[in-house]
Amino acid sequence: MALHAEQRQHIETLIRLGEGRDAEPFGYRDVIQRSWQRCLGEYRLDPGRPRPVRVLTQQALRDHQESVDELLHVARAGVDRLFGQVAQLGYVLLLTDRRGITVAFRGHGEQDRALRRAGLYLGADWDERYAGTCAVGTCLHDGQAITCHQSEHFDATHIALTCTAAPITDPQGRVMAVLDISALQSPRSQESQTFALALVNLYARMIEDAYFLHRYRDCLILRYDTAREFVHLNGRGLIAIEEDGSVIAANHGGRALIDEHLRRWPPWSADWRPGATQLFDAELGDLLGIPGSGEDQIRAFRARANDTTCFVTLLEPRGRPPAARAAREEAPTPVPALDRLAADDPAMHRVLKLARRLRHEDVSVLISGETGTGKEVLARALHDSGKRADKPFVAVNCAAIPESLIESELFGYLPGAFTGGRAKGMRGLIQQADGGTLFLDEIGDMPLPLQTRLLRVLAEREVMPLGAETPVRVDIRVVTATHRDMTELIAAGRFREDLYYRLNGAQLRLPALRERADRHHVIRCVHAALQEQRGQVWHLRADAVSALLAYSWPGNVRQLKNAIAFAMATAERDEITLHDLPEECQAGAAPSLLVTTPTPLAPEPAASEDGQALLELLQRSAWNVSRVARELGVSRPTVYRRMRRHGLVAPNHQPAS
Ligand SMILES: Nc1ncnc2c1ncn2[C@@H]1O[C@H](COP(=O)(O)OP(=O)(O)OP(=O)(O)O)[C@@H](O)[C@H]1O
Repeated sequence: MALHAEQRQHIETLIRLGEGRDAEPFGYRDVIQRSWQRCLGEYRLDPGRPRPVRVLTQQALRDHQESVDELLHVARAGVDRLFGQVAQLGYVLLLTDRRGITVAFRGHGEQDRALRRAGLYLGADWDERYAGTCAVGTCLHDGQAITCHQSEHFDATHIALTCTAAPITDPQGRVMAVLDISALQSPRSQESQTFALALVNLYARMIEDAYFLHRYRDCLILRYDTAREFVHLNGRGLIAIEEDGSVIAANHGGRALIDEHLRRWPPWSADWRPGATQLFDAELGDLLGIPGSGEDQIRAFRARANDTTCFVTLLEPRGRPPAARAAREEAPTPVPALDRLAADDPAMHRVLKLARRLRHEDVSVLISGETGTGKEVLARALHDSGKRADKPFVAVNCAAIPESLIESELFGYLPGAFTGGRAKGMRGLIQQADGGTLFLDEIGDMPLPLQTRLLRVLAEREVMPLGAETPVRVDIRVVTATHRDMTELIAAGRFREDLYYRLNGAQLRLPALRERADRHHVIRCVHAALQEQRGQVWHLRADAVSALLAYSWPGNVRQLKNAIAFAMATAERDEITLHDLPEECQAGAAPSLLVTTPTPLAPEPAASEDGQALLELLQRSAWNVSRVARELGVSRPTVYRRMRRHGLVAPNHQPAS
């Protein structure tokens, strides 16, 4: 075989390497140099004697194909689709088995002879031991995707080729095949193949997952992703499980999750493996109860390994009476008042699950959470969904009532019980809640003497109004809320421990808005509630939603509500854009080039009472219109126009009466 200059130079480089005259040939990647060293030292390949790729006989090829029959069947669609994407660019496609034998091939008929000469053909053996450094062989050796570009090939016969290969692993993580695309000609630089590498990797993963789904079609499979939108399409992780939640097998993503879990929680015994309930920090019933039809068939859980929210769907085996269905039948009946408070947040899911169980019970509930997280909203939903729903819900903010009045407000008083009281006396709030729910907000602020009296009410179910001599029986359910650390208050002697335990029959801990995975749902609810309240529709444009999702909300749902109310008050049209939001919420917004649709001009809405938020901003800035304009990101004339629309006049500009 006549060699051209480039081939001779290539051979010379390898001979120098083999003889130790050039330990590190310049410009070659480590992964390639390691393979060259194997070819020279371990396989004893002679660079001076280039040879074409070995092609198997028809019979031997058939034997290899039969051994991967199942994979070939599953991979066909992926192979055809990838070839469809790269054929126009001059690539051919090879699928090899774990020995490096080409068991499937897609090429171009008109190049048949050239391809055959280059070894790009059905039955070709691309094992590194025989063919030297090449994409398939080196990928098989390293178990990693790789591009072998032109002179990176060991054998001088192949130095015109560019080949990119990715491993396809079986559910145990062993390489079972290699997917490769190769071209006879290509640009000089190896970087020209970066996109090929990404594409081959993507299709290798897809084939691997298709094989996994086929192989475990008779098992329950959990499919998950960190993006809700991708779970059904191309969920990153697949985990086949037994009906008791133990893991049978996992794909690439699933194995990474298991490994991460084991790293974070090293087991006592070497062969212990986490089950699905440990991986997703969930109860088996919740996993098996993921809805199979209706809704969107997805539920959110928090992966214990990395504390991220995963969206999980359950694939049930065909033709077998599934355990999942039985679990689903036991699934709790919907409770709209509670269900609407959350969508896809695992912490909220847990809170609402407990609330659902407790809603008809008389057990005292303590709701904790940062200010504005919706503690009162939850208390009311608990009441509205329970057996006391048609009885009163009386809310008392212990921090808002002056200490001197709280006793009489709560316990009531008889006529003439104290000076300054009403002549007819007053039924206290505890009595007003009779039959229903008494909600004590900011319970940590209740004065100590009153804590003792409240304890007595709870113990004896009786209330003694001021000035009365006989107690009055009351039937109340007590729900309390606090944003404080109650154990600290107890330690400081500011809260009675015995009362705390009586109030804390069960605790519901609300997560902060910034921690919630279902912020989008909360934004939608708050927006809908405000529209309903105002009887007007405002469209929330995508750039505004994106900013609302990105902001950290130190004031939680209350701050979110204020921000949307502010935007409704200041928006120039019936559409809320990024620039209508309070300035602090605009900072984390996605670049505005995401929003390219021009918005049609709409007529200015009529003046309404929604100037409240603008008024507050003006007051906060001491009626400095320039500062307000800066904060809102609009011009001064715009602020004046909005002020006129809402009838707002600065105090020093009031018309003389
Ligand atoms: N799911 C929701 N949908 C609509 N609005 C909500 C929701 N949750 C809370 N809000 C609104 O957010 C505000 C704060 O809620 P809430 O008063 O229940 O919070 P909180 O935790 O009790 O606050 P604090 O600790 O200050 O007492 C209220 O205006 C409430 O209407």
